Amino acid sequence: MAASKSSSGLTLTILGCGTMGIAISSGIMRALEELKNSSSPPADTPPRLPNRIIACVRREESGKKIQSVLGSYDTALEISINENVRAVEAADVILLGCKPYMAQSILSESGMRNALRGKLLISILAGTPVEGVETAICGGSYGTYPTDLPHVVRVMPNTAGFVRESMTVIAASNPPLPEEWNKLVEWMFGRIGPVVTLLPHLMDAATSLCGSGPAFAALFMEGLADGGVAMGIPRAEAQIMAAQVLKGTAGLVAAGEHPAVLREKVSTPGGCTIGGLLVLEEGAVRGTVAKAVREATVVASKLGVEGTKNVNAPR
Ligand SMILES: NC(=O)C1=CN([C@@H]2O[C@H](COP(=O)(O)OP(=O)(O)OC[C@H]3O[C@@H](n4cnc5c(N)ncnc54)[C@H](OP(=O)(O)O)[C@@H]3O)[C@@H](O)[C@H]2O)C=CC1
Ligand SMILES: O=C(O)[C@@H]1CCC=N1
Repeated sequence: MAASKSSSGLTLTILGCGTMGIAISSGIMRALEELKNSSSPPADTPPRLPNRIIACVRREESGKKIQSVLGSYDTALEISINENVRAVEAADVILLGCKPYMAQSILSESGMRNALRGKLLISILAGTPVEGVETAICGGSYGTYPTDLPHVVRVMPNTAGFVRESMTVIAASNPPLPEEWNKLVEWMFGRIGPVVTLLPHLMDAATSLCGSGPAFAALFMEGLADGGVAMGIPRAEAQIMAAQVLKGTAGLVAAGEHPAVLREKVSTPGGCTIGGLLVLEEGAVRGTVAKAVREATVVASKLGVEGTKNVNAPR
């Protein structure tokens, strides 16, 4: 792997390029291709964009997977196997995309603190506030954290970034990020779906609602499809139908329809929808989903870099 810096565009190093790193990279790479083919770039396009991605992993097979998914894009792609410090040295911007419990050992690798100095570090770690990342870089001595270390920003995207349908929450930075970095973060995540900014204390709730949300929605989708299969619809068609029903409903709500109004519009008096809804209410689906979001928020808050065990143990 080359350790030199690119002269014009930015080098984005992904420290831990698994499910999320691949999803985010693919969205960005596709957006860069669109930009290249467009005559007038949108006004919010930052002056410097990534033109090289370095994907860091531990295992050769993970590198091969990245190459197979991302290798066909125009953006320069390098796979870095167990060479994290060199990959960060070559970077302008770093996306911390490992599991939260891995971050401590990666960020405290010899030479890492120096390699990160002055750069932008975007953390997508669940359960880990900015201060936790800073402490991991400084080996625990947060009190002496020098101002020339990286600018750390916390972001929570989701796996639908792969199809550019993520919902991303950016934690408001205090003090604010330098404008150049702020624009870049909004641009990067804006390429993979809508972005909102929230106060840092809401990031565990954002992790549950947005980060875990696709898994919750997938469970509901399976239920829809199973019901159809139970009544004779072939599995493949039932799955396509369930996915499109959720997508269409999401489109209506995103366009401004209130979910309760939508529900009432579909429920013909004396019709079949109200019959089905009564069964769902009997099963306390709405309260159960809300409680699942609440539970995942509490669990997310325990997933910090120090790697707390048994976070899902009964309380
Ligand atoms: N999964 C999701 O839907 C979401 C996850 N998140 C957050 O995103 C982060 C990533 O999650 P996810 O993508 O699912 O995780 P993955 O397990 O898919 O990816 C983790 C990556 O880290 C790599 N890695 C592990 N150890 C090292 C190391 N020492 N040096 C370099 N690379 C290393 C792994 O490589 P290898 O395979 O070679 O071990 C792997 O590619 C987590 O912090 C999670 O909290 C946030 C929102 C949604
Ligand atoms: O389940 C998890 O811990 C991660 C964080 C959000 C989605 N997946």
